[in-house]
Amino acid sequence: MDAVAVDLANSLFEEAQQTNERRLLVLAGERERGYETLASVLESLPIPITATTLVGPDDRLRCEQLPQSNASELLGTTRDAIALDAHAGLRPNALGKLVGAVDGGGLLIFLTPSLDEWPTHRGEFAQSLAVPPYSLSDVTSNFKRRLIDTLRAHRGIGIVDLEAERIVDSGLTEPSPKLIDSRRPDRAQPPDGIFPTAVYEACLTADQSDAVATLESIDPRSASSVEEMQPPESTPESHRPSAVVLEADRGRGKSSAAGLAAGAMAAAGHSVLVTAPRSRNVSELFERATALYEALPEVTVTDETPRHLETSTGGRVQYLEPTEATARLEPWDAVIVDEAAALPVSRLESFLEADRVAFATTIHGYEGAGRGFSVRFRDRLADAEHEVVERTLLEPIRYAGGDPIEVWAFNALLLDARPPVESLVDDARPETVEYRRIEPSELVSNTVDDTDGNERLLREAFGLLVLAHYRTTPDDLARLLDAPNLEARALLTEPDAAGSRHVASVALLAREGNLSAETRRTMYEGGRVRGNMLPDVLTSQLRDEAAASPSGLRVVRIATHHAVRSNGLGSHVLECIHDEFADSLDWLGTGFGATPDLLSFWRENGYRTVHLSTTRNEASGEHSALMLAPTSDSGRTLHDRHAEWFASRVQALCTDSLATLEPDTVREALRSVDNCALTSLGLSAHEWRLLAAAAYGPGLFDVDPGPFRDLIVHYFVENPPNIELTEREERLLVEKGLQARDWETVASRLEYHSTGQCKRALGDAIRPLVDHYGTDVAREVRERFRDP
Ligand SMILES: CC(=O)SCCNC(=O)CCNC(=O)[C@H](O)C(C)(C)COP(=O)(O)OP(=O)(O)OC[C@H]1O[C@@H](n2cnc3c(N)ncnc32)[C@H](O)[C@@H]1OP(=O)(O)O
Ligand SMILES: Nc1ncnc2c1ncn2[C@@H]1O[C@H](COP(=O)(O)OP(=O)(O)OP(=O)(O)O)[C@@H](O)[C@H]1O
Repeated sequence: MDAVAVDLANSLFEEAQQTNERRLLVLAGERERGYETLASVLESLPIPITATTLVGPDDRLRCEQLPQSNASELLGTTRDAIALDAHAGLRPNALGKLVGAVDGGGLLIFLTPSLDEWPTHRGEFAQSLAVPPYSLSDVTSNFKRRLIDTLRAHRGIGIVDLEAERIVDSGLTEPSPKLIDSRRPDRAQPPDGIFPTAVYEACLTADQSDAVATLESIDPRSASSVEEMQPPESTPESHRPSAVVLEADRGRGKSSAAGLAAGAMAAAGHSVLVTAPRSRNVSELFERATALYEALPEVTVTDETPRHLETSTGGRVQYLEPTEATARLEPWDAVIVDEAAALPVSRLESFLEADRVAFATTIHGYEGAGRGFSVRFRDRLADAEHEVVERTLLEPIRYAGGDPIEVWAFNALLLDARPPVESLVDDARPETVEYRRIEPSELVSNTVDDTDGNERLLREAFGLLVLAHYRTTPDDLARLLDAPNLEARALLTEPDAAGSRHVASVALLAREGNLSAETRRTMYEGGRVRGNMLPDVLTSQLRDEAAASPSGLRVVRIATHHAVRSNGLGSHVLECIHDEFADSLDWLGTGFGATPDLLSFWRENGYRTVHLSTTRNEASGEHSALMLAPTSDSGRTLHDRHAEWFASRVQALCTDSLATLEPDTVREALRSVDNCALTSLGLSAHEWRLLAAAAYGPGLFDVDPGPFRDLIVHYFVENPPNIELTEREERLLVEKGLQARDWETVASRLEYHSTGQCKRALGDAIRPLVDHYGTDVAREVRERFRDP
């Protein structure tokens, strides 16, 4: 048998070489047999063992080995062959990461159980989907079944059945001979460019030279030349810091473009800081920078260690890992962040301290994360002072365009899933759409010809989620298809001319709670229980052992097509969800990175704040808000006690872990607390005297902020209609009153001329509150100081 598999591997490899594409060989059958065949295959192929990686649990071959959990190591690297051992389980994210790292002319080899049996094999990933109260037997295999269908259906994928000792599919595409390196581009060197011509000559595609040209804007010479040209009183525009965003699918040469630019800047004597999640991610970047000096005889490399080089012109390129890089941003002339989407938004944001910074990021690919990059970090970039220039690299370099393995991976992992085009949904309104459960087993029932359109619905729904949410990954696709606690609902348009409906809104739902006393105890005592995000936080952090008893439904994600937002569809889907589940569950809930707009969206839909997380979420960079909408008595009891606890602890949080939370988010979060949390204000006569004196007389906030805080929290939670404060006044109440920022900071942020004016403004803002809530004592003080 080995001989047959070896022959096939060699034919696939030859085809890969001829076309500069990749090929995939599946060795399906018993694991030991698979490894034996794999060893023979690798032995026979003219691929150096140093360019081969085995991704699997054991270090069994002589080549580099990584467990699936460390597949991120492969991001940004290029390998001639990668073998994946999927016998003990398959992590969809790992698959996404490793596929993109195989070079054109290279081979991927999968070791799998026999394809007919594979769906019944339950690995680590399947186990992670069995969240209480569900068990492993509730986890379905839709993702794997779909994956197998795609392996069978796509071009360029050879399948060997090791047990039946036969080739199921050769995967050979028999391509017509074509020019492999047709990529010598019409390179675009800008006429007034700063980088030497050699830099542009080193580019392999027009997209890449465009990207390099764009990177000139973070070269210090670019800034100084602009400054020199401007008269001294020139507009601040000319001094604006600059940021470049390079986006591409895997293997389009963005890291290499960054490397060429870094090399060019170092050749001119500048210092360039390079960072990426892992040092290995920047190997191509350094290779390109070093190679450049061969074409620049006037510059030599005087010192070179891994991830560091110095030039005879006094320039240097240095890698630092992200934490160290943000701590040492000062001395560098330019900063380059590679694999940016794999870093948390908060970390990316810190790089905006640098005046000249480039972010290179993958759009699709390993995690669908580049989309998320657009979702959150783009907003931050837009708010930053930097002049932002963006470039997208389309043309592949690592392998030829149309590579069948890229086509397969995009399909199998839905890396290219997109929402429907605008024109297909722009008539969708709450009155015209149909609320529909999206049934995973139906979605994968007809993946190849998709005559029933189910695959299209899956793509549209997933595409909407990817576009709308930070970090929607291939793992999420597998969860959507197989996790027993997850369900999806969508609003579909009326049928179009071809009779197809399209997804206008989608919601991903997780069943939570309803946990046994034993599981609840485990949670309460600090044990790890999967899933159940809301009950878990309420139990383990907020110390409520009964919290996981009622059963609920968390809206994990919701998204409306951008073409039809603000038409009531998001609210409509929530209403339909309520109608469908209210009678059978105790609560509906949600948790998300809190922003004022989102808090108000959920509040409008009947959800109420019960918690704000004390730390910022790694991915979104926001504090998470947890909200509940009770649907039964026990849900109401759960909600009410947590609302009350939140209202009573929020003051302490605001001077502590929420001290830097955006004031508008604090306002909206408090406004979204249910009035049931209001207890009597209970201020003493002395405290009312103090408050009224600060509002109407010579009293001072600084003397005793406590009663001010009580009053302010009460005001926001109750939100009485007859008090009309301006936004600026409310921000002042939050920033000074609750978050205890110093007067100078508050005055400057809210643009008061002086701290004195800011202090008087706080007194003024307190007045209507004293008038509304104050007791007789407060009124007496007011009368005493009121202007005649
Ligand atoms: C658990 C979670 O998933 S939280 C994350 C929610 N999802 C996202 O942020 C993805 C991107 N955003 C979206 O897809 C949509 O804006 C949604 C889902 C938030 C709202 O869907 P829509 O169909 O627009 O909702 P709907 O029309 O019923 O209500 C819109 C109201 O929500 C509020 N709103 C909240 N967030 C937004 C936003 N990002 N853009 C616009 N309106 C927003 C506004 O008050 C808006 O009212 P307005 O149009 O009068 O200003
Ligand atoms: N100008 C170039 N000269 C020589 N080789 C290049 C050049 N540009 C890209 N390559 C090669 O093409 C492959 C892909 O390039 P690179 O790693 O820069 O792409 P990428 O878009 O950053 O990929 P990934 O998304 O996987 O990080 C690498 O093997 C790289 O060495």
